[in-house]
Amino acid sequence: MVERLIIDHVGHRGDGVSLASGEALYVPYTLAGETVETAAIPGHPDRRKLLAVETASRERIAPFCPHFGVCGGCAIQHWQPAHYQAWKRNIVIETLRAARIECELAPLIDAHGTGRRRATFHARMGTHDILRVGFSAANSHDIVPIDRCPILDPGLDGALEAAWALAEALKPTGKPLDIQATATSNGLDVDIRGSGPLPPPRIAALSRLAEQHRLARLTRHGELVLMRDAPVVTMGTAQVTLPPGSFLQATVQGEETLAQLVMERTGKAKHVADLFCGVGPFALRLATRARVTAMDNDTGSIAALQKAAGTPGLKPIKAETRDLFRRPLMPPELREIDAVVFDPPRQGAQAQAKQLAASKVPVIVAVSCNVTTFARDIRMLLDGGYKLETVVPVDQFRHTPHVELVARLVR
Ligand SMILES: C[S@@+](CC[C@H](N)C(=O)[O-])C[C@H]1O[C@@H](n2cnc3c(N)ncnc32)[C@H](O)[C@@H]1O
Repeated sequence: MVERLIIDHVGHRGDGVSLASGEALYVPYTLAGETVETAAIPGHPDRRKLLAVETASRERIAPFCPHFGVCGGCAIQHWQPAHYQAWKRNIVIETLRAARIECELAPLIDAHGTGRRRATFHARMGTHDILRVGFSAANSHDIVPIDRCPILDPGLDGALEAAWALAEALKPTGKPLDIQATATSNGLDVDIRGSGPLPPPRIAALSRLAEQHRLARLTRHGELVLMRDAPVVTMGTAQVTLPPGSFLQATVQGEETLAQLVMERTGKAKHVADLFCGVGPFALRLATRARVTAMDNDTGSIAALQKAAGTPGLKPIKAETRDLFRRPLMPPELREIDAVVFDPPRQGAQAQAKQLAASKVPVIVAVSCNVTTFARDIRMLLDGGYKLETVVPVDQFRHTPHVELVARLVR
């Protein structure tokens, strides 16, 4: 049955929200003020499938990707950029307000740059034994086969073709695969997950494909299949060889923007702790003027950072593997530190924020990819006596609800 709805506003996940029935109904790819035709989705009483836009918003624009509306990768391509940006900034305002956090919020910085430098393609067998390689459909495990993705960095050119070829070679295993491709200075770095143990001839076939597609490196579950060239990325003045599967900011411009904000906000600090440091995009830049203590629980990332720390001209970087959820840095260990930067995963840094709140560190720079856990951790620091300065939102995941934040707190 077709149900006609009027959209009230766009929600925090990018879906239009209709409130007319007294409860929120979510309709993807719609905008405030639009009248739309929808259909029920079995098993999802609060969601509706968009059938047609009857009265379109004046803010609606044509999406630029042919897969938009089917592929789950982008929630918003149909909204004029200025309105989309105001919506994204407003997500931050509303979430901070709900956590009783008063602060000035800077304008959203667009950091899409030349596009995403990393993508994970999923390969699954569809009906009639037909291979599908692409991204997940919205709110579903179905795979939308993709032949191109216009939000990817040109450095990922050829990645989809390679993913299709690798998936085809592994088709006889019948296993669902995740194929992560990263653009590096020396070409594509590809890691395949999900294939399970493979006989030597099949690994040899993968190796031949890596040659044919001129991949810099091919790994399987992080284990080397073939390396033609080290997959290197430049961070400040350093060259970092990426460990397979390690964290990397989504766009080059996103990394540079976040690093620049971190540099400005740590000011003249002489000894900086970079917590949840990854392979060191902040540490390696901070070390041009400060001593750095860097920590992360990923041994591969720490080893890569230790190697890059030898770059001539950098001040000492002490990089250490440490689980900061279980063993956060304690106030006595923070005594010699002038500024702490922390950039946790989406879960946030509850245990570490609690110890920072009890410390005397004069400057804390909080970087986050999740406004909800950011608000929780900042609340703890404020309750511990820190004062929050301007919060800066950064948009490296254009067309999605994801937003990065950088904030400076002082005592
Ligand atoms: C959002 S990333 C930031 C990395 C780095 N700052 C960057 O910009 O590339 C979060 C980092 O937290 C690390 N991490 C996740 N859980 C952790 C834990 N329990 N203890 C320490 N580090 C952790 C991950 O390995 C990852 O490098």
